Amino acid sequence: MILELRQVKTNINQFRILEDITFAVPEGQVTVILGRNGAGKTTTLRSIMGLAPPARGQILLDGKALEGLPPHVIARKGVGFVPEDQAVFSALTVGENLRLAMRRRDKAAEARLAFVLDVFPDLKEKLTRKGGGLSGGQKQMLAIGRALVQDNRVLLVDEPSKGLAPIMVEKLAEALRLIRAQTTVVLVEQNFALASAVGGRYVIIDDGRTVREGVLSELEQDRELLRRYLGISTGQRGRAG
Ligand SMILES: Nc1ncnc2c1ncn2[C@@H]1O[C@H](COP(=O)(O)OP(=O)(O)OP(=O)(O)O)[C@@H](O)[C@H]1O
Repeated sequence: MILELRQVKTNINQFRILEDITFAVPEGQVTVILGRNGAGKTTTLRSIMGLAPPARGQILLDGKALEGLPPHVIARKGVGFVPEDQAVFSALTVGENLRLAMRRRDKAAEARLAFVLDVFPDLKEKLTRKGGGLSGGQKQMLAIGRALVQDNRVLLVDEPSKGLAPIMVEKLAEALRLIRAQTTVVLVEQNFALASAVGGRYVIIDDGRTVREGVLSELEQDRELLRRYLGISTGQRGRAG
């Protein structure tokens, strides 16, 4: 397991947000975190990244403790975080955004940049366009692309499909299928169609606790679980909630 969370508890402003988050992430797959609004999915990613440091519990990358380290150190260890807000530099071009994300300018980094442009042809077409002029979906691609050129071992991606047109969600799914072969991905995603198109394993979070963990293809059969924790009723495979 490349990443493991054991009984993680996290408080924000005196409130206990995460009660007991425990799950393991196998290398080279997409692990999807599912759960209702407010369940604690974003806080889980922020806890891994050190942005919402856990009060108790363990977070292990390759068996070594991450908890207690500051975010920039966790980032340097190869954990990338793509938050929901599609943060890119508006005044810089797509190409500048990507190059700025490189930690080193070597052959390996150039190869990763080439990979990003293969994965996201939309970005390749718009290399000289300003970040601010991109659509929401393209900004999301650029934010993921920036994390990919950094040579991360684990990529934490928070609800990339939110607010995107179906065509962009399809493109994102295609890209994530290519990315997972190179980088382990932990994906928060309420769009079950996208989750099941790319995911290998799932973790369900409810009320700050992990309630289930397993193989995503099996989850589709478990209508009761889908209904109870994700609000998806029988036959419906669209957006949860
Ligand atoms: N800064 C904060 N202060 C107080 N409560 C917070 C803060 N941030 C998050 N929370 C609360 O923590 C809980 C979990 O939030 P979190 O964003 O992790 O949920 P989520 O599963 O990602 O939901 P969503 O899908 O709505 O983003 C929510 O009830 C939220 O209101």
